[in-house]
Amino acid sequence: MRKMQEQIIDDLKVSPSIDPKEEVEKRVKFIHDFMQKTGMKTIVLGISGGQDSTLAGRLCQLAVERRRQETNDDDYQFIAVRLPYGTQADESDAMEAINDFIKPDKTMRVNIKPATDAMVKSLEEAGADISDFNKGNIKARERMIVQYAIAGQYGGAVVGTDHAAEAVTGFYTKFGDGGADITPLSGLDKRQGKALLQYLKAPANLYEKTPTADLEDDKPMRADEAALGVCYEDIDNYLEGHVIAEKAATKIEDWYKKTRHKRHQPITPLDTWWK
Ligand SMILES: NC(=O)c1ccc[n+]([C@@H]2O[C@H](COP(=O)([O-])OP(=O)(O)OC[C@H]3O[C@@H](n4cnc5c(N)ncnc54)[C@H](O)[C@@H]3O)[C@@H](O)[C@H]2O)c1
Ligand SMILES: Nc1ncnc2c1ncn2[C@@H]1O[C@H](COP(=O)(O)O)[C@@H](O)[C@H]1O
Ligand SMILES: O=P(O)(O)OP(=O)(O)O
Ligand SMILES: [Mg+2]
Repeated sequence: MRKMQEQIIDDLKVSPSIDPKEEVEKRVKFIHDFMQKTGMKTIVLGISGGQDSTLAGRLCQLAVERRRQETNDDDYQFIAVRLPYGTQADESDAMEAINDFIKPDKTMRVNIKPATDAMVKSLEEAGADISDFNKGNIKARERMIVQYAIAGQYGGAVVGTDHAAEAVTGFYTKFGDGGADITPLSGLDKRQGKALLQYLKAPANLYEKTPTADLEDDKPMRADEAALGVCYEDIDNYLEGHVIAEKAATKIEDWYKKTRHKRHQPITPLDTWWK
């Protein structure tokens, strides 16, 4: 195995193989234990209609139900949040995930378009040109603001859907979808997440669909793999310790180095890792 590959696997704590049943239990227990320890009774997560939030959402709902049952306290709740930017192309997937699989205690919907557009307008009036790509990151941060507003109101926690196949490339918006209190999918790669959804009997179309951040107006539903220049099959194989093509391995390692800052707390004068 490549030396850097070994370091990355160790850093992101990826297992070369998993037992989906055990992983589901471990991660439901993690969310359950977090609520028990902190006393928090509300868990909040944006549901996009993609694989990761479908899985994390179901794990959250199962954990909340377990905690509610053992305490007889009906204040425990999972709030699924729909956060479209105007009209969302795969809205029906999001609603299928919510209604047919996650079955959350509560669903809220906040259209992030007015806030995003108002922010872009104010920035442009201040003389800052905002590219479509940069606007995409503003959308992700607006989603973070909404989830924290809901969590703040209920004294709850915000869930992030980051996992090893995103963490390795830093494929998330810093303090946007990267901003969260707990990340129950950490350490899993993309195909392992899919295996958990299969075990949980999720609708197949929700874990077979093409992963997308869907952040850009100019490139709606753009596949993550197109933006990254490397496919999840290669990323997963790399994270599970397999030999992959040199070009793909170099690409992954370049992303890893470039996005190192995202996997740390803000850099302080006492830090040296970034030098
Ligand atoms: N449709 C899409 O697929 C789409 C659209 C938009 C964004 N994205 C993805 O979302 C992610 C977010 O984009 P991003 O990474 O450009 O934006 P980001 O905001 O997440 O990170 C960039 C910010 O990080 C900080 N930063 C950069 N280098 C640093 C360093 N060396 N040390 C400390 N801080 C540093 C700076 O504040 C910079 O503005 C990317 O992976 C991107 O590809 C995807
Ligand atoms: N349209 C959306 N509605 C609700 N939540 C969303 C939406 N888009 C993204 N999210 C949340 O952000 C994460 C990250 O999404 P990526 O596709 O990985 O960029 C997603 O899991 C949702 O929690
Ligand atoms: O984070 P999600 O739920 O949008 O999943 P994906 O990354 O597969 O789009
Ligand atoms: Mg998505």
